[in-house]
Amino acid sequence: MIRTRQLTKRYGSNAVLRGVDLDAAAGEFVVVLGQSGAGKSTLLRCMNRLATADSGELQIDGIDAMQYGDTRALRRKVAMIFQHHHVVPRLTALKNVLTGRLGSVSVLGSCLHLFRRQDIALAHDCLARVGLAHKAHERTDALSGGQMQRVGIARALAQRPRVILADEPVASLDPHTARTVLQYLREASRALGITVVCNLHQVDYAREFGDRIVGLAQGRVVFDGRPDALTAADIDRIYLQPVDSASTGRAQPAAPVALSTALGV
Ligand SMILES: Nc1ncnc2c1ncn2[C@@H]1O[C@H](COP(=O)(O)OP(=O)(O)OP(=O)(O)O)[C@@H](O)[C@H]1O
Repeated sequence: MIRTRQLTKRYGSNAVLRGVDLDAAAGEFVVVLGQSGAGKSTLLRCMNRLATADSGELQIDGIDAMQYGDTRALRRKVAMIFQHHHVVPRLTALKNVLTGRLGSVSVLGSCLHLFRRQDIALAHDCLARVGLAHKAHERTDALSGGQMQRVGIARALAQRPRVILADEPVASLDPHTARTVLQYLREASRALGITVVCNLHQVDYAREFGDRIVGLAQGRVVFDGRPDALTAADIDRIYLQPVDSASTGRAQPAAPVALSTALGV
């Protein structure tokens, strides 16, 4: 469903992705772990062509995304979820979810916010999948942070994507709420066969929710395997590589204590 081979991306002299190989199957929930600056967001941005990789292979649901000129069609297959729930506060949860259908309605229809009956039914279904059927007609600014993020997931699902790219979707949520959000996302991905690539900082969430974990350090894959195969040494390899000042322009000293020890993992 997603296949990258030797994907590279530079920003000036900063080599951000240095030959990334990643595979994600239909319905698989792949967590990308890595320290700040490892290139996680850049990888997702290359996958939906918000950024253009410099070289390598990038296949998304059978499309050669490196060669693909029509990003609109690609983005219909690929939905994004961001750290800060990009919902429109004054709209109801239902209307926010319906904006996920804007790509499939006519320009006039989208201007007038005219949606087909089947789109409205789909939006209700997506809200039900994230446990928010009862909030459909509430304004999103009356919802909690976790509920807003679930509206964001429902909106992504309403796009009927083949792939969801989630960039630190629970970074601003408390642990209980974060787990609830990840649970809904994983259940939807399994039920609907959607490939999810999810950037996370938290090793324990990665272990709990990932079908697979990909560890990224300085733009290279340093771990790729099942959560139960992730060892303390792997965690140190992911988090303790000193950031190469020649490639990033900023030096970062190695932490004095092994991160796996500090985290107790
Ligand atoms: N548009 C851009 N222009 C120039 N440099 C960029 C751009 N986007 C990212 N970078 C650089 O690429 C590197 C990787 O950034 P990226 O956001 O992909 O890391 P990350 O692993 O997602 O980090 P974080 O966990 O902090 O979000 C950083 O050095 C960053 O400064």
